[in-house]
Amino acid sequence: MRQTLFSLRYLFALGWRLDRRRLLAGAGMLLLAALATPAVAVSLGRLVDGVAAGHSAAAVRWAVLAAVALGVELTLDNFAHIYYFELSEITDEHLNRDLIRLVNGTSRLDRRDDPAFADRIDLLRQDVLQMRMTVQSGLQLGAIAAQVLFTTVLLITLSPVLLILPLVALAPVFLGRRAEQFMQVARERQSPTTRSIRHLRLLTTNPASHKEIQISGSAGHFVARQDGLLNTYNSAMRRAQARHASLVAVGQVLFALAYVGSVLWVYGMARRGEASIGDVVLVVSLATQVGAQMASGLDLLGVVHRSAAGLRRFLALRDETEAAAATVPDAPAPMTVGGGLRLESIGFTYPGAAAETLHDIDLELPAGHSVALVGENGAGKSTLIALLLGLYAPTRGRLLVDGIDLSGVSPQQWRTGVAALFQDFAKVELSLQHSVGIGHLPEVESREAVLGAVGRAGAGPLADRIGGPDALLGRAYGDGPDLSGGQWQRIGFARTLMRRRPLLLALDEPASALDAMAEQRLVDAYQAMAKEVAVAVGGVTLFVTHRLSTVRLADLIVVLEGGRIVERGTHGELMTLGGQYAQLYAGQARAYAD
Ligand SMILES: Nc1ncnc2c1ncn2[C@@H]1O[C@H](COP(=O)(O)OP(=O)(O)OP(=O)(O)O)[C@@H](O)[C@H]1O
Repeated sequence: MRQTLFSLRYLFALGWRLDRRRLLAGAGMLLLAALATPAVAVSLGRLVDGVAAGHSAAAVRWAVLAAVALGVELTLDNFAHIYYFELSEITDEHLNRDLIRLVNGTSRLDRRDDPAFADRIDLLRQDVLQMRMTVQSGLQLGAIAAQVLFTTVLLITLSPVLLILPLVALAPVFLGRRAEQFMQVARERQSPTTRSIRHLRLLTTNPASHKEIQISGSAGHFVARQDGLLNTYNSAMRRAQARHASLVAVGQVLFALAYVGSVLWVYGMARRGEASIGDVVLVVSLATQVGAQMASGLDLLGVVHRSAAGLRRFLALRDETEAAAATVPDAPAPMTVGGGLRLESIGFTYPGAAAETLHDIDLELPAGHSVALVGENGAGKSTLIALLLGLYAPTRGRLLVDGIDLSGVSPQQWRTGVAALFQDFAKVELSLQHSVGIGHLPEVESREAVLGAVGRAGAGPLADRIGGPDALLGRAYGDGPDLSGGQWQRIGFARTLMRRRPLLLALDEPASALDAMAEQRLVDAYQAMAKEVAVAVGGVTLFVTHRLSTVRLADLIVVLEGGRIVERGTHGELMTLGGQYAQLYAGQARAYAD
């Protein structure tokens, strides 16, 4: 109960902060409408008494009052809805903004890779929808409480015994709350299943998957998988629903008994001459109203209770994010690399993973060097790059820049000094200007900077063809051209090149979608950039590729296997060594010669 009250207080305070005019108008109208409902019952009772006693004037007066009360109830309820609906919209926007901030609030990716964290976020997205309803439900609940209070006073005035009616009406409320807890626990337990269902829905309705699903004819397979998950979800929720319904039914049966008892009691009073026929009508009307009030109060309390659980999760995430932000190191990042980067006994385990991905990495990356990372799929190349970029913190060992341990340096600041093109680069569907420009926000509006980066990335002819920097890319915002995979990769490369002086430039499989000519241009651009940053800031450049012909010129080649470094050296040294690199290189060279 404390949590529910806290949730109401919190969300009302939020509503007050966001738009007090709408909050007050909605609450005032709802309250008046709520008091008008028992007033209708009183007027009807007195109307019947007037008719029974043959007092036409009194009967007409009460009939008019009943009509006015009914009119007030219906009209104000309707207008109040407009106010609290708009307030809910504003609250929803506010909470969603907060959620985006919280999800992206940590400085590293660790949390976002954790499946348990993904479940929490999934649940929170639904929670926000619930919380938006809380302001509205809380107002309605308040109005119902006032209504019940007014009704109770009217009943007690007739006979204190009738207090039984509102008292027993509390039974469905308390049992309903208990029942809601079952549902809440079931929902939380099922969140991995709902996440999987959502993933499947996204996968099967995403245009990128259509071709593969068509070719493989796997639509039926996905539907069957989804059905399986839905069955699991539905049967768990059905069980919880059955317990929920049984508890609620017990409460409702108790109330039905109290209802019948109250009507019989006032009927007895009327027979003894202690009450009028109008009083019987009044009690029947009030008892019916109490039933309806309790039923809607129960529903509303369910909403408020669910949102209280949601708010608890929301605030827990906020506290964690703030605590994490408070422990984020804030030492300034170096502006240049004098000596180089050094990895000392680095180990790394992904959040939620059972085993370590990188083991005992000891590596020296001298300033100004170009380094190629080579290894089979899953060897750990992208993971190593993510660590160097400060996207993850090593779980063991130290990462030093000119002797400064990066664990003490602000990751955000370090990342402003690096540039990267990821294997799964983003297809940023904005104008070409912004799609490229966001690579270096201070110059996002600069034509010169964007066109320069586009030119260096070898995407000049592409930019001309699609209509220059203002041309929209993709179809998210307009009718822009749908680019090929290689063309998107070139745009991504241009975005990377927006940063002219990175201390670390990392390209992870940057040519995977490029044709041979474009790949050669990319390698040329990379080498030019590597030389430029080496001279300007001592920047280290990293290149990951499976095409070994492009790594020959690297100053250092590092071969990874199973998360460990197995070989390192120049192309010549590794060929002389005759190890894994030499075999791979010879194998690829043979394949090309054939
Ligand atoms: N977010 C993640 N959570 C858990 N494990 C991960 C995650 N990302 C990668 N891994 C695991 O880490 C290992 C190394 O992956 P990584 O992407 O670094 O390899 P890679 O050498 O870049 O491979 P590829 O050549 O295929 O790109 C793999 O076994 C992979 O399954």
